[in-house]
Amino acid sequence: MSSLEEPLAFDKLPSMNTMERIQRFSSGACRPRDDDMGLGSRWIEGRSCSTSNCCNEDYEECTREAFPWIRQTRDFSQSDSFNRRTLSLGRNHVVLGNGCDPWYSRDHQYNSKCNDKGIQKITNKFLKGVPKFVKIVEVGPRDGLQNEKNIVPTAVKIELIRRLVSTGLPVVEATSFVSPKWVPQLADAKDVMEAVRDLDGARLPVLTPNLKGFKAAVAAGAKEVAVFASASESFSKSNINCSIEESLARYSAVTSAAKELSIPVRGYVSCVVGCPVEGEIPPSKVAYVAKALYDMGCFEISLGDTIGVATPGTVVPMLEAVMAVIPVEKLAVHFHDTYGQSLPNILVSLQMGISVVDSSISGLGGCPYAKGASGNVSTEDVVYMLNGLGVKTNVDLVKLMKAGDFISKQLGRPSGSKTAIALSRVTADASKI
Ligand SMILES: CC(C)(COP(=O)([O-])OP(=O)([O-])OC[C@H]1O[C@@H](n2cnc3c(N)ncnc32)[C@H](O)[C@@H]1OP(=O)([O-])[O-])[C@@H](O)C(=O)NCCC(=O)NCCSC(=O)C[C@@](C)(O)CC(=O)[O-]
Repeated sequence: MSSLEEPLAFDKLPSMNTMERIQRFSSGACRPRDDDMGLGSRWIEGRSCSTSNCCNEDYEECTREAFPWIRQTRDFSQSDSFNRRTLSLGRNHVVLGNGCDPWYSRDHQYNSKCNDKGIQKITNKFLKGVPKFVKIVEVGPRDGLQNEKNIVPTAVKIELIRRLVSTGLPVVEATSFVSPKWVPQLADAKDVMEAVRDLDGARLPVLTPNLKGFKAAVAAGAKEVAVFASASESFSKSNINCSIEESLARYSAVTSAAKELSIPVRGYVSCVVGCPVEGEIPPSKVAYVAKALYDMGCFEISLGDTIGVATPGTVVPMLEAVMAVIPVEKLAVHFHDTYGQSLPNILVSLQMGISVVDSSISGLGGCPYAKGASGNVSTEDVVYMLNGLGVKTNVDLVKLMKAGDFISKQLGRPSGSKTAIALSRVTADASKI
C-alpha cells in the first residue's frame, strides 16, 4: 500500500501552529485579520481577532473561548484508553473481500503508537468535545431516493432497508407519506412500510407532512414519524405549499395525535444556513423554528443544510443559536455535500457536542424542491471518519459498503462515497496479490 493510502494519523498531521488549527476548525472562533489571510482563507462574518481578543492570548484560553459548548469530555491524553479505542476500530472489519484489509492490519493502526506527550495534549484539546458514541440516522431510502427520476422498484427499496438495518445502523428512515403528486418516487410508501414494519434491529421512521400522512403511516405500521419545517419562508412554500407558521400548526396537530399513540416524532428544520431563493438564513430564524418543533414535543431536532452551502464558518453560529434554546443532546445535523463541506461540518458539530448525524448510503440524495441540492453526505464516509476518530457507531463498514454497492448497481451509477470507492480499490488490489 502506498503511503498516500494510509490514514493520516494525528502524529502525522502536517505542521501547523495551534492558532492556525483553531482557525481552521472554527472561523467564528478566532478570525485572522484580513491582511493575514492566505489563498482560500475566506472567513464569514463572525468574531474577529480584534473583538474576541484571543489571537494573542494563551492557546488554552482561546480554545475555551472558541468551544464553550463542550460538555462531554474525552481525555485523549490518557493514551491507554485512547489506544484501546483505536485498536478496536477494525474489530468488525478485518475481513473484507478476500480477507485482507490492510487498512486495519497490525501495521496500519491509526495513531495508536503515538507516545509523544505534546501530540497527545494537542489531540486532547481538539477532540475533547467529540462524543464517544454517535448515532447515525440513515436517510438513504427516503432523502436519498426521493429525488431519483426513474422509479425505483418497491422490492429494491425494501431490500435496501433490510441491508441497511443489517449493518447495525440504529435508525433507517424508510419512506415518506407525502402526496404522490409531489413526490412520485415515494408513492409506494404504504407497501414499503408494510414490508419492513416488523424488521428488528433498527427504528424505521417515516416523513409525515400532515395528519393525513400521519394516519396513513400509522395504518401501514410506522412506529416513529418525522415532521419537516423550514427556516426559509420561500422554501416552506415550495416544499410543502404553506407558510412556516401554517406548517407549525399542522405539525402541532401531528405531534398531538402522535402523543396519544405514544409515537415519537422527530423534527426537521431545513435550509438552516441557506435557501435557494432567499439566500442566507439568519441563525435566529433557525433557532425559532427548531424551538417551536421542540416545544410541541419533537424528541430530536435535525438541522438540515438542504442545499449544502454550509461551511464550518456558518455551522458554528447556527448551532450556537440553536443550542442556546435546545439541549445539545436533542440535536442532530443533516448535511448535503454540494460543496464537499459535509465532513468538516460534521466534525465541527461533533466538537460542539452534537452526537446524532444524518447521512445517506452512497451519498444518495437531493430535494426535489431545492434546485442544485446534491446528495447527502455518504454514510460510508461518515463511518470511516468516525472510526478514525475512535468514535463508536456500532455500524459495520463492510456491510455498509455492500449495501451501497447494491443500491448503486440498482441505480446504474457509481457510488457517491469516496470511502466506498477507495476501499473497494484497496480490496481489489489486495485480491491480486
Ligand atoms: C404537504 C403537501 C401534502 C401539501 O400539498 P397540497 O397540494 O398543498 O395539499 P392539499 O391538502 O391541497 O392536498 C392536495 C392533494 O394531496 C393529497 N394529500 C395531502 N396530503 C397528503 C399526504 N400526506 N399523503 C398523500 N396525499 C396527500 C390530498 O388528498 C389531495 O389529493 P387530491 O384530492 O388532489 O387527489 C405536499 O406539499 C407534499 O406532499 N409535500 C412534500 C414534499 C416533500 O416531500 N419534499 C421533500 C422533503 S425533504 C425536506 O423537506 C428536507 C429534509 C427533511 O430532507 C431536510 C434537509 O434535507 O435539509
